[in-house]
Amino acid sequence: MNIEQLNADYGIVNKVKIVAGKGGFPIIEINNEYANATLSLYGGQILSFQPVNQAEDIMFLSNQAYYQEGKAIKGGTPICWPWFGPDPEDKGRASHGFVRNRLWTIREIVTTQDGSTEVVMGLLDTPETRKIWDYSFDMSIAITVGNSLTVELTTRNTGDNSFSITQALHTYFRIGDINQVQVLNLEDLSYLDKVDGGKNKTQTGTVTFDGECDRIYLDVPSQLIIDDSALGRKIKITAANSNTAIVWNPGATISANMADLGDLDYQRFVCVETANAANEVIEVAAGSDFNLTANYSCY
Ligand SMILES: O=P(O)(O)OC[C@H]1O[C@H](O)[C@H](O)[C@@H](O)[C@@H]1O
Repeated sequence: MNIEQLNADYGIVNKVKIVAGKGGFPIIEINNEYANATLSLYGGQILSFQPVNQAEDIMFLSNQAYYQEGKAIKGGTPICWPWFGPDPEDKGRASHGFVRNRLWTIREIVTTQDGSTEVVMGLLDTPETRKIWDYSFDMSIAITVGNSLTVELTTRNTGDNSFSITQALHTYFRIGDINQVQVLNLEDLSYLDKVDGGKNKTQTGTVTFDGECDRIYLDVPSQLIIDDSALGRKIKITAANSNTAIVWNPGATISANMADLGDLDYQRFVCVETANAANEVIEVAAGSDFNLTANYSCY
């Protein structure tokens, strides 16, 4: 992709610039009156979002992240699609699907009436994706950078047969200290504990962290809150068309063993993922759309 051409087509003076980022991947840099954000065409992925009144980014991005074809960028909001987690058909295909490691295209960048910036990126099936998953699709992600960040992931089935998907906005939220973080609004809900063989359990009290946590919460409310007392802020996640939420923190051992995470990174992020996962499988009929939406705000 030609960076100069992308700027000529989509740049907005003093607000939106496209630059060559790490690994040569095109990055959209947004600086408006509300926030600063960076988005990657590789993965169609948000990498950072910092409202102007926040001292720290809302997103966590690993310093050791890969910027390499075929690998996912660790941090921000990777998109898990058309499946969340391991290959549902056990065919040895990559975990979390294949769109987080493909180059998306820019479809539109505009300034909205209130001065927010809206970016739409898209991805179509190719002969290569058809070999992995034999359906035709048109994915788009609309990201609105304002006071808050809105993400709308749309799956359009452009083929003649219906298909089913699971998916997640696998967001890494920056926090001050994992030992002082609580996730609110999941109290008394059922979850599948992936650290304990997928057992179905019931949440007692707020979610706190003490070692590895990898859970799929079921029938979740539309609003979840990350209460981060070390940074003295709360992040509010408001979802639409999602009944499952994944809460993931690798803990010390996995963090140290993951090549694209620093040894102590587990202390500085928590993933709270807006998803359709586990038994929440979404059927997308031929010619129809499904919209998964999340809004992130901080107070
Ligand atoms: O390292 P990745 O493939 O990006 O996956 C990171 C994590 O994603 C999700 O939250 C899963 O529930 C975890 O089991 C997984 O370890």
